[in-house]
Amino acid sequence: MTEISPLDQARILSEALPHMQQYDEETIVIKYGGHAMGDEETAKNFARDIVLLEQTAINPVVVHGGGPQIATMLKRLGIVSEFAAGLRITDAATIEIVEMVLAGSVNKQIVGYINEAGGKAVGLSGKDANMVKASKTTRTIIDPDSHIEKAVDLGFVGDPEKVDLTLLNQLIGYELIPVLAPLATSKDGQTLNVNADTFAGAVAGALKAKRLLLLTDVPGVLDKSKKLIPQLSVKDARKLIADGTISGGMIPKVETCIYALEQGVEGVVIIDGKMQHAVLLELFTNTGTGTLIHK
Ligand SMILES: Nc1ncnc2c1ncn2[C@@H]1O[C@H](COP(=O)(O)OP(=O)(O)O)[C@@H](O)[C@H]1O
Ligand SMILES: CC(=O)N[C@@H](CCC(=O)OP(=O)(O)O)C(=O)O
Repeated sequence: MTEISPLDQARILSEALPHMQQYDEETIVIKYGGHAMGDEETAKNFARDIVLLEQTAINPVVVHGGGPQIATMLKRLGIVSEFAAGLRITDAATIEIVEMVLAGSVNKQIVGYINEAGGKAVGLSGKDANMVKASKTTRTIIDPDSHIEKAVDLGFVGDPEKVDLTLLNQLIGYELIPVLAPLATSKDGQTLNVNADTFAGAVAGALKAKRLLLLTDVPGVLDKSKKLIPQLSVKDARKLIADGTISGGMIPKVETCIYALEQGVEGVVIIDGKMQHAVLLELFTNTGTGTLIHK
């Protein structure tokens, strides 16, 4: 690493001041994707960045994924898992593992890293205090053989319907950092697996967050020739989904951005979470690194 002189360090801090003022006392929702978690050093740097936000009077709320971590555990147990429209088809055996991995190992690891960095993280899922109520998801896909639209049963997968902020409001603004696993409860008490991007969008929308950052493993939304699109309007985003340029896990991500904008979140960005200090770069410098989605 190149050495930075003390004066340059002071300049860098000073240049961050207007950004810190812009976000003073504001809530920022950070979705930390399973692919973005990367190695231990990157994960620990992410945790330090979150604590730094809290220290500068910003209220961070972390929503995490864990798709690859769920896949590893399912494989170890010999359970086959399939996706439709970017969502995991979740049967009774799968939901047990999804909850174990998301609310257990992944959530507690992030909480541990944030607390190790001096923060006060509180690990929860959308089931706690009935924070997120969801209804079973229905999706139609184009059958690859017949090319005809067909409905798919995704099993125990939910779309958030209602976010109750009672518990989050007890934490936000009290130096406590909520770390949320994307699980919800249905009306009849069933645990539902929610895509983490969708969950983050619902929480950011309910909180009227200033920013929603979606951290993933690619630089942002890429065009057909795999070049980064720095800014994307809602209209163009919809076109790219329709023509297949945006596919798989990027679909719920972009749909989340559109939903969050409609709900009044001021700025939504998709950034590469594997980049060291991605969160600080995005919030405290003039360098926008990923894709900004706008109306
Ligand atoms: N147009 C696109 N631009 C960027 N990534 C895309 C695009 N279309 C599909 N993807 C895929 O979406 C993935 C990100 O979604 P996902 O795997 O669900 O990430 P995460 O675990 O961070 O939520 C990328 O790794 C990439 O393979
Ligand atoms: C319904 C559905 O697909 N749920 C996701 C939840 C985790 C997730 O979204 O994790 P990433 O953000 O790392 O992709 C899943 O089971 O993989």
